[in-house]
Amino acid sequence: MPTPLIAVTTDAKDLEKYTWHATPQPYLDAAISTAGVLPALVPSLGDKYDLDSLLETVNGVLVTGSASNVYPALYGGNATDENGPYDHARDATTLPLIRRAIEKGVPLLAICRGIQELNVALGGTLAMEVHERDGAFDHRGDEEAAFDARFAIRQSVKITPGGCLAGLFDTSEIAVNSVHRQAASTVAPRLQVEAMADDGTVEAVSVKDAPGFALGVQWHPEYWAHNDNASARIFKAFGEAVHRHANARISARIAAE
Ligand SMILES: N[C@@H](CCC(=O)NCCCC(=O)O)C(=O)O
Repeated sequence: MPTPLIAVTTDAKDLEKYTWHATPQPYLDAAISTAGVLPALVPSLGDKYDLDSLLETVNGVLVTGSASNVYPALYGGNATDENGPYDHARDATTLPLIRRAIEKGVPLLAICRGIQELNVALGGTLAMEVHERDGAFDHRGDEEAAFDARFAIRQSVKITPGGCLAGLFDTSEIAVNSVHRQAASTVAPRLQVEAMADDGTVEAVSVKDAPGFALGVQWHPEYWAHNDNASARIFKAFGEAVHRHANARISARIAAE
């Protein structure tokens, strides 16, 4: 069987007089080397292409992190200069893509901005500047630090017993990194909380009634997937779900012939 293809979301960025659709390399490395899948970057072009055709072609969707924030009007919030930057082209693509992937049972892994998009796509809301809440940890990465320090594993999260994450780990707590300013506020009704930080921040969710693997994490397993067991376990689980989906499709096609 050929290596299954997954869709990887992109940011729309203005650079050298063009709009580019790009994603950071650690997501691609983790997809290839740890999940064992072939990543294909999908442009943030909203309804300019047919998502259902895309989802017939790929066997998984990886929703990446980004420094930009989901546009607040999409969850009933107010945009401010301090809350940006925004990426309307990305929002117009990822939100419908997430909803359709869940409906069609295509495995979904949503990371950082991705878990926030998953929550908003299903009707949840986001809290801005979570580090400003009373008793909150500083979940932001150090902008001045080198990348390994910015993405250092430095925070513990408690895993909800009986959930999807609990099935991946034989421990109730794992250590993760943290590079975000926002987090889920009202959790969408279809989501179940899979992990929380000790300050009450929602750190992972899954889709309760999803026909396939559908997990969001607020941290960045892609960054250390090559040498941290907990990070690798998440990408391996996603990869296994993608392979199962691809095999099931092949079997269904053979049975229909
Ligand atoms: N912008 C949102 C989402 C956070 C996120 O995806 N961070 C990744 C950023 C990677 C980087 O800046 O190097 C938020 O801040 O909550």
